[in-house]
Amino acid sequence: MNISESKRLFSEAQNYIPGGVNSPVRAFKAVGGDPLFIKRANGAFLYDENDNEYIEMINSWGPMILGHNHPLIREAVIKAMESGTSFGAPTAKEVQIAELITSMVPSVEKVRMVNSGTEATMSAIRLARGYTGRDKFIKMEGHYHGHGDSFLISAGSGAMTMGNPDSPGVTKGTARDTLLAPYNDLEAIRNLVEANKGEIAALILEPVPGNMGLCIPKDGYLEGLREICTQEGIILIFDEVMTGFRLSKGGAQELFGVTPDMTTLGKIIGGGLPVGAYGGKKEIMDFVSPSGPVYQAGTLSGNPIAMSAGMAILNELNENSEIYKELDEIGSKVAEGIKKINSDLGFDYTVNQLGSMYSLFFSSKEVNNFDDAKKADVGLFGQYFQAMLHRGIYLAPSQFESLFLSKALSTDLIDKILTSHEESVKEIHS
Ligand SMILES: Cc1ncc(COP(=O)(O)O)c(C=O)c1O
Ligand SMILES: NCC(=O)CCC(=O)O
Repeated sequence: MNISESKRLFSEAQNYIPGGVNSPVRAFKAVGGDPLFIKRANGAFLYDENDNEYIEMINSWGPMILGHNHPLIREAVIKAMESGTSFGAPTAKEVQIAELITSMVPSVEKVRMVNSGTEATMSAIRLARGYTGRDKFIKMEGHYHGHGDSFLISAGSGAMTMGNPDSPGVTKGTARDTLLAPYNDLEAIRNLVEANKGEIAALILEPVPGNMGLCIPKDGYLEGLREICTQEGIILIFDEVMTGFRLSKGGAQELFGVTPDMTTLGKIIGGGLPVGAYGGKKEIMDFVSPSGPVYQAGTLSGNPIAMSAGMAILNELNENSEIYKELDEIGSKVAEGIKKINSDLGFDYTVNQLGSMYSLFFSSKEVNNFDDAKKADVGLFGQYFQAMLHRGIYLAPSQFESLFLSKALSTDLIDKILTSHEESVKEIHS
């Protein structure tokens, strides 16, 4: 495979951009080799600067659920561009998208648009603190909520991949108010709540975490969290930046039938443009400025181009109810195929899958939380990643990520993924 252009660009990039990338997860630090520089993408495929073609398994870390360069989104963006790119004043599109989001996501009665998932979670925690008058909040070990200071403690995703789950630069004072708990363990939450009675503003979690590799909530876990939070006056926040509009049109909360007080959204909501949002109960959301005292703002928030892309993708997901059935089938075919190949070859690696998200852990133990995930063999993952890449399959370059499949994956492409998987597993064990 000739990747000379990517190599040249990466070498040049390192002179001007820290580590040569604008987000750490894009570097291939944990898997070796140089990151690919992407020139274009279409449907199920990415093309690098040397015109090599790859089947997409990350899809821009989630947003491209319909596949790349989808005509509905492309046309909406082009049309919006003709009327100007930003006004810094209210628009009809913001009203339309807010109405649509509140109709799709069960917990969201009012919503504020921001520019990223990070902004959404930072704003949600500030609001929960302002609303309750309490300072502390509970975060799960290995969950990732963007790069806000108070979340970079036992953080998953790139923070973990790069070996910095507790980032320098976060003050001790900030870290003190972030209480940590293991995922999937209700007893740990009860103990934490008891030890900090009346002091906890919020409990935030990825209801189906993808940032330590994909884990699935145990039966009754989300319901249990809901009960504890209601009893203790703690605001339950589902961070659905990954799972929102992906696991169902109403996200994990709709799939599991558990309604949080607040929800944070990102990724799919912008159809590939930079958008995030936070929303929830009216009385909580009305505590945000200018209707309430908690300040949060944004020059480009609700940007008309981004809102048009968001409307295009959300309308399609809302109106075409077959999409989630198709995505579930795609996810199951890939995950079941991988499990069967592994078992035929005599390997009992763990595969966690839900809908169009999955992770293959190089561990024979069940993976239900951060400690389980850390037992996976990251060296073997790195070899597998490279073997797949050389066969034209583009995976997330870390064991501690979920993969995101798109509707553009045809049966032929799934067969190609599975054949490549079989060859790759054989190769790394030869
Ligand atoms: C669950 C979750 N929350 C928040 C974020 C932060 O979003 P962004 O990268 O858009 O800031 C991410 C991903 O990055 C995420 O997966
Ligand atoms: N799990 C990691 C992400 O989803 C975010 C990608 C990024 O930080 O660039």
